[in-house]
Amino acid sequence: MSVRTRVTVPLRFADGYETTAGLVTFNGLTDGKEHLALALGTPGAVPLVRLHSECLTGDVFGSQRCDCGPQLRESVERITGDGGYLLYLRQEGRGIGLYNKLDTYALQDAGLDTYQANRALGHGDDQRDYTAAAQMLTALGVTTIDLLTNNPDKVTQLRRNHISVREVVPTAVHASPANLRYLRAKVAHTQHTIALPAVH
Ligand SMILES: Nc1nc2c(ncn2[C@@H]2O[C@H](COP(=O)(O)OP(=O)(O)OP(=O)(O)O)[C@@H](O)[C@H]2O)c(=O)[nH]1
Ligand SMILES: [Zn+2]
Repeated sequence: MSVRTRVTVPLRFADGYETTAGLVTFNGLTDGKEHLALALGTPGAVPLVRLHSECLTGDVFGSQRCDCGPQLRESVERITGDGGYLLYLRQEGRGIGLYNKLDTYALQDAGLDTYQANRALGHGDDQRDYTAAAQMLTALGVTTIDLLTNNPDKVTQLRRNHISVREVVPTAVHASPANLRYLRAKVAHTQHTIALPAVH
């Protein structure tokens, strides 16, 4: 695999924050999906990296059912400061796609948690594979990273794919009444390291 194109794009977010991103596309990624890298700031020897899984509802429309939108906004600013890459991975719905995710939302409204709802519809808890993300880093010439995440599976999978993770950096906690149940399920079922307020 290799870098296909790199173009520079000025970004402005809804709250007025501005930065500049190098948008990088790739040839030959293993899953054939159009994953995108954003090069931000001035990467040093060990860049700060975020693997952000696509969430149309949270990233674009500001859905408060999850923490994806605030995590994306936070990541862009932190990576711009440190220098590194945000990999925008086309793995909507933890790999099951948008329509299936919305089907699971309907089941969650009926009382199931996010993982129970996936299973009730015949999906795995989390179907994401980060092989393509490792390929993107390799194509960018990156072998050692600091990883911005609360998800231990991302660390495990990258290491398995020969990316050295020096430090795991947690994101901020973006809890709200609308997403608290979802965040609690992530901590309970997939060992996400999110310091949530205690249950009373
Ligand atoms: N199937 C399903 N996917 C969801 C749901 N809510 C969010 N997602 C997807 O989950 C992905 C984000 O994953 P998260 O579990 O929030 O976070 P993470 O990427 O594992 O971990 P962090 O790196 O710590 O953010 C995106 O692809 C979302 O579309 C849901 O209820 N069901
Ligand atoms: Zn989301």
